Amino acid sequence: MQVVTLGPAGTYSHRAASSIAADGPVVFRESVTEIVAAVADGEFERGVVPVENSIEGSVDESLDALADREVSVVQEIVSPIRHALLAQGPEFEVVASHPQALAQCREYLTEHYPDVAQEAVASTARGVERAREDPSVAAIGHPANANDDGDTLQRIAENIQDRDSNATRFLVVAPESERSTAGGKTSLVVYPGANYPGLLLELLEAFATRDINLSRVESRPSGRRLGDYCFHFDIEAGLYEARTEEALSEIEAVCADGWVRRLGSYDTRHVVE
Ligand SMILES: O=C(O)C(=O)C[C@]1(C(=O)O)C=C[C@@H](O)C=C1
Repeated sequence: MQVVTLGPAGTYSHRAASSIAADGPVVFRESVTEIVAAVADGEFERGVVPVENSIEGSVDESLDALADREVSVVQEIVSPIRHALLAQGPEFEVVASHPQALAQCREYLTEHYPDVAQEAVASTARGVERAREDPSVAAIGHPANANDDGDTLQRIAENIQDRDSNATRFLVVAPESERSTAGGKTSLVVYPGANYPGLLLELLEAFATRDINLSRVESRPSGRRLGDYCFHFDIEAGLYEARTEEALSEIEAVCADGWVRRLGSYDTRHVVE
């Protein structure tokens, strides 16, 4: 099975994608929007995108791509994230990494490198490429991006994330036709198309009255106008359960002028580094 994810090789997404790729190749794109689009357009059977980090929160670009394109979610992958500082030597002027990785190491960088500039790049592995090319640049990424023998890149420091519990949740996206109703969790996107006092409460009550626990709720701008939102819900129940479909029927009635997207039900896979 061909899996597409955020590249180049060596990203955390690459590691997560390898865990589901079996013997198939992992192919790279430069943004999560392109990954979701490639799966929606039938170019790939699976895509792996980061969606949430325990320190920095949502990956907004992934949430927006899931709301915009017709795909399903067939699995989630949870992985610990332990960052290393990689450079050709201990002196450098810039630290380059993905904005999520820079943010996950904010306290470390402020304490140890207050005068070093930070440069946001498309992925941690892109930052590693920069550090390989330029001795004045350091990168933040997975420690395995530096080899042990004879590599110009050195591990200047390891475990530099601001919390030991740092973990990122990735979603495995598939064509919409592969949406499953089986699994212990379900992801939904709801666009109410309305705005009145108690609207969000009505949506939440549909779950609460059926004893369905929410594991995440996020609002994202719909893009239509200021103050107009989509809501992303993750619930601890499968679409195969009667209570889930009952809750969704109630929500669909509340959202008569909007829409409700069932991204699908799935189970969790834990990947150890
Ligand atoms: O740049 C990478 O290595 C990625 O896979 C992206 C990403 C993210 O977007 O959250 C994935 C895991 C880490 O949280 C840091 C960066």
